[in-house]
Amino acid sequence: MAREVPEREQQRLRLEGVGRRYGRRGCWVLSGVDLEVAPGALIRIEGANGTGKSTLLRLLAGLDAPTEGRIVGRPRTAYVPERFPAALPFTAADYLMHLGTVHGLSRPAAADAADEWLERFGAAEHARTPMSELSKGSSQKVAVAQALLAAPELLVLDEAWTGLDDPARGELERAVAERTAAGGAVVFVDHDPRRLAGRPDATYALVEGALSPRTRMDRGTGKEDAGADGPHVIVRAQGPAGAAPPDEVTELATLVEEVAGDAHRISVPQSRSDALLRALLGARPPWHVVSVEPRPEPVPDAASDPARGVVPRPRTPEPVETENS
Ligand SMILES: Nc1ncnc2c1ncn2[C@@H]1O[C@H](COP(=O)(O)OP(=O)(O)OP(=O)(O)O)[C@@H](O)[C@H]1O
Repeated sequence: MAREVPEREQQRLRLEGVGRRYGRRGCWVLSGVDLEVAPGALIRIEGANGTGKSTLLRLLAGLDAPTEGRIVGRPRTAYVPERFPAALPFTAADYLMHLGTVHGLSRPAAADAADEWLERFGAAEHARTPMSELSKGSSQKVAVAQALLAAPELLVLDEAWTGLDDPARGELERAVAERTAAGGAVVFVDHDPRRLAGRPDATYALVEGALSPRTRMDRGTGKEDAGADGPHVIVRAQGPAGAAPPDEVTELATLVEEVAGDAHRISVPQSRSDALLRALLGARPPWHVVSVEPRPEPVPDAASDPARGVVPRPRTPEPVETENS
């Protein structure tokens, strides 16, 4: 059964100014990424295709090194890759037992853990099947079992639910909840926005290599993420005739309104405004940013505070002019 992982013994993982590019002249896939993974945290990473999610997860898992910046702390880590190398010369049970010993379990403990996780994922009947003969779904069950069997302090899941049947998907969600309850951290990427909806302690979005906290409405639960009711800014922007704002912009925004002609009024939490401006200015062709100004706070209702004869108007700060305004 899963070992308890007391918080004080665990190493906290921290990425400081991390950048990664492939090849000396390659484009930067990630740049200036700062992230701290606290014990017990459940963290979701989002981003469009090719934005560097798997690259970031490989760095978190310790399987890749940053081109610049540094990674501090290394909890005991297990990883489910996006593509699991299935054609390995072992039976499922032997492979899991081998991995269990690599993760520090004794052989009997590794054998018990292998049996337990194959059972939990509904794959006990395949324990003696050579890995190369497993179906894609059963092979994925082995992929998640190998990551869970030694109760890692940090579990990194790259689309780990893909290919699992419904009961196994539910079991993996339970396993994630058990890990975080026991003080382990879990970082995951999943294409389904409903995956573990409402449960992450933090959600981050990768946009053009930068990682920023995501605080929009959760699409799965309709609940607001932590910072969505924090300070917002209003961005007025104008695009090419008839064009809708780029997808990244609508993803980052909490409200997008077409106001006149090709102009749009976009409300975005302050924490995401840099990413949104980058998305507008980096669009092809780029959007013209007309103004950026703080969203006025709602006016308190005088009726709800009868002691106040006069309702104070919120102070509206001066608009911030941008470079291309
Ligand atoms: N080993 C590699 N060598 C060269 N380029 C790579 C390598 N791995 C990833 N890339 C490139 O880095 C970019 C980001 O890839 P990555 O797989 O991290 O993105 P992703 O967000 O996980 O994509 P997806 O959602 O499609 O899985 C892509 O342009 C990809 O081609």
